Amino acid sequence: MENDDARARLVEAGRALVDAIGRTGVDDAALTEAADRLRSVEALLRAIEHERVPRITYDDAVGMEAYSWQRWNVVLPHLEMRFDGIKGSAELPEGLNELYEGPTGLLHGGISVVLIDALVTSLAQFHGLRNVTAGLTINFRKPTLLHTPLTVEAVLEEVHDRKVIVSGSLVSDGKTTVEATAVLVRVER
Ligand SMILES: CCCCCCCCCCCCCC(=O)SCCNC(=O)CCNC(=O)[C@H](O)C(C)(C)COP(=O)(O)OP(=O)(O)OC[C@H]1O[C@@H](n2cnc3c(N)ncnc32)[C@H](O)[C@@H]1OP(=O)(O)O
Repeated sequence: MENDDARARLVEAGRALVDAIGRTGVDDAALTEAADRLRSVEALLRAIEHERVPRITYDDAVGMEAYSWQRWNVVLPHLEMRFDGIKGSAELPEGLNELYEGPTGLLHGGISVVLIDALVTSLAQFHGLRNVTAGLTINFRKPTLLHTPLTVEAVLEEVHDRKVIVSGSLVSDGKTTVEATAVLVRVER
């Protein structure tokens, strides 16, 4: 990675921009001007491109007690995961905003599931179990509010020959709002 601080500043600005684009109420002239300016920023960035959004691959993350998921991807929430034995967790201290809204004022359930899936699969990977998600059972127990601190939690429950069972949950302001059980299947590559 070239320079983490500089890239982190860019990604933070990008996340703020995506939020501003979603909410803006400026007039058409300003929208057009903004679009033109963004095209020139895009050209600046595309001068040198990676084939993929840089990330620590799951394979590289095996055994790492902290894993930074989607740090450089402005589209998905960034999760700082921590692993401790059979448990994994990640905190989003400010929660998520309206970009991820489903029902009015509430987090979209699919986003909750993405967060849980990311953590459960990474926990298995932390244990060296290279896997894909084969099945996910989800229960949405309570509404998950926007702008409310979130914790994602996972526990490695069972390890079979090819199948790994990991439970996951989303905790919003101290209340469990989503519970999940994942069936992960070990793959060679
Ligand atoms: C804004 C809106 C956003 C919305 C977003 C919504 C988010 C949603 C988030 C989504 C998150 C997405 C996350 C992602 O993107 S991960 C990527 C998505 N997942 C995949 O692409 C996986 C595709 N499937 C496969 O590659 C194969 O089917 C696999 C590898 C899974 C099995 O390969 P294979 O056919 O060779 O396996 P096998 O038959 O020998 O079986 C091996 C063992 O596994 C057990 N087994 C197998 N399958 C299942 C199953 N389904 N439920 C329960 N158990 C199952 C089976 O019983 C056996 O167990 P055992 O008999 O040994 O005990």
